[in-house]
Amino acid sequence: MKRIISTDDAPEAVGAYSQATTNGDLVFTAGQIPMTPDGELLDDEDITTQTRQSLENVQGILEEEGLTMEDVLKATVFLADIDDFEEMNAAYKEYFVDNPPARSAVQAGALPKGVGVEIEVIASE
Ligand SMILES: C=C(N)C(=O)O
Repeated sequence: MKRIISTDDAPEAVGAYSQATTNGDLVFTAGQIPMTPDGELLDDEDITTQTRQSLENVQGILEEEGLTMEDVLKATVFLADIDDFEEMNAAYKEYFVDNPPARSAVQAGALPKGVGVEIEVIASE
């Protein structure tokens, strides 16, 4: 059965989607953009800052379900510009130190709100 996950520790959806969903086993987060939980968009910040905020949002959602970043099975990173890969990767590693999840990283043509990075994950206890 699908259940909607909602938390104040990540920004509200900027469109017609939920912050995350679960079937009671797997947790699927929406793509998290660099927006603070109180709605400040960090689109003008560098990719390090944008990546950290996106992952802070992921972390906030997971914590709502009693999960941690160690429970992430798969991550997908969307970059507006693949030339930002190394900078994104360095910040990303701060959040996934040991046994990182599987990951795909791709360049998207453009991202919502003009941000440089968007990150979604699938996690399970
Ligand atoms: C920001 C998003 N995750 C969206 O628009 O789907």
